[in-house]
Amino acid sequence: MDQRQTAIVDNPDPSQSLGQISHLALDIGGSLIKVVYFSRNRDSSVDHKGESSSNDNPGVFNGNRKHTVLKGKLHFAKFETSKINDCLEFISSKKHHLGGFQHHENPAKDKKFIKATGGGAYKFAELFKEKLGIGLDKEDEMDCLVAGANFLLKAVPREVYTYVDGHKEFLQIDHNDLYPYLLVNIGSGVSMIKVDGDGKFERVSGTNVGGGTFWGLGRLLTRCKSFDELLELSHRGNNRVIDMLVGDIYGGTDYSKIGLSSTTIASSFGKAISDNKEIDDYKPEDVARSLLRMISNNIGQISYLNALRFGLKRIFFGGFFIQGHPYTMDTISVAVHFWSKGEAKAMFLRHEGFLGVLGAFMSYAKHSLDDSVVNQSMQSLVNGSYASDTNYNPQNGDWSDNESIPCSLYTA
Ligand SMILES: Nc1ncnc2c1ncn2[C@@H]1O[C@H](COP(=O)(O)OP(=O)(O)O)[C@@H](O)[C@H]1O
Ligand SMILES: CC(C)(COP(=O)(O)O)[C@@H](O)C(=O)NCCC(=O)O
Repeated sequence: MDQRQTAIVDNPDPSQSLGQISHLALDIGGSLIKVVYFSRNRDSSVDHKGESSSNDNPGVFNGNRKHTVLKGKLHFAKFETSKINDCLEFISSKKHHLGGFQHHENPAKDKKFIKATGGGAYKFAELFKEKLGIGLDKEDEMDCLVAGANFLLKAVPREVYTYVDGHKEFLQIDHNDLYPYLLVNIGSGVSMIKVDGDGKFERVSGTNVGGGTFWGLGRLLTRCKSFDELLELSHRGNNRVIDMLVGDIYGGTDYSKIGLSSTTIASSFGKAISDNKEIDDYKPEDVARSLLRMISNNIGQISYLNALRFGLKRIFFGGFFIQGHPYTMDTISVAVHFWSKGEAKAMFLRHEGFLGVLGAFMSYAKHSLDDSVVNQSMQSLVNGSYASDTNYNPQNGDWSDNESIPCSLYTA
């Protein structure tokens, strides 16, 4: 059975075409709530008698257990954490429309629980119970980030890319040569995790100067109303208006003895010391540009230093701060390249912001109500295909907002 054939064409109004939602997971972070849910194709249930293995789904079936294959799609959504009510409404609408998140065949097993990770799984647990009557089954944030990253790296084609000189270059990851690597998740704050295998990791560092800092400071300094507006501003700005460059200090020349060119930033925002200007005298786009550069550069440098600490050559960057934004990725890539003298590589993930929630979703397989078999959702997604998904544009490797992944879940 080729999983490619299971993909359905997305409908612009998903509520009109979704089959029953059987699993939904949340990652409630400091800035954003990420949602992943599985919708089953209307006529998708296939029962299999257990066999030791099958060519199509190697390692999926074992013993004499009977498994049900649920074919469908994974859908992604995000909400601002400050607008959690929108998220509650969204979940409520799905619950209402699709009859709740029940066990697909045995409603008696339904415990009305959703897998959830991130700090908000603790902070908002009561709210979910009160407003939706749903409990949050908490999964550790770091466990989920690593599980989500490993899943994407191993199972999803065209997931990883480098960003060099304005171009994305997609990389094929060799599953046998994946570990160890450094995972840098740039959310509100930044976590740096050394990953040695499935479930084998250590959070080695972090920094409080992250995506929340960029958005928070940027909002105060530019008065812009949305994160996207701030990014758009930074796109148009010129950081040299505010940043103090080596050339500004050295009379226009390089400081070549220590490897610094005249255009290297010597001091972010340093020109503001002597310009005798107030914040309103600077263009918001220039401020946004300097800020983005300062924070991206700093994260790139700390990441490299941690990679150096543990002799890691590969650094994967995730988190919604990146947003596939060219200037952010370019700054991080250049910082890693510069500090490592070309030894280490910055790599990015297409599903950058969904690592944690994918990990939470996969934990249904680990200890789910319906005894799904560990890794089977992952295995099925290994066999999943993007080829027939209309949202995917293979020309540039981008996804539309409405992206979904064709997949199958295996439940016992
Ligand atoms: N629409 C948005 N609203 C707010 N922040 C956004 C948005 N899109 C991207 N971001 C950036 O992403 C960061 C949050 O990333 P995320 O990985 O979701 O972390 P968290 O789990 O802490 O919410 C924000 O701090 C901000 O820098
Ligand atoms: C506390 C967090 C793990 C929460 O995750 P987030 O919501 O930012 O994705 C993260 O913000 C973080 O790692 N902050 C950096 C803290 C530090 O190491 O200094």
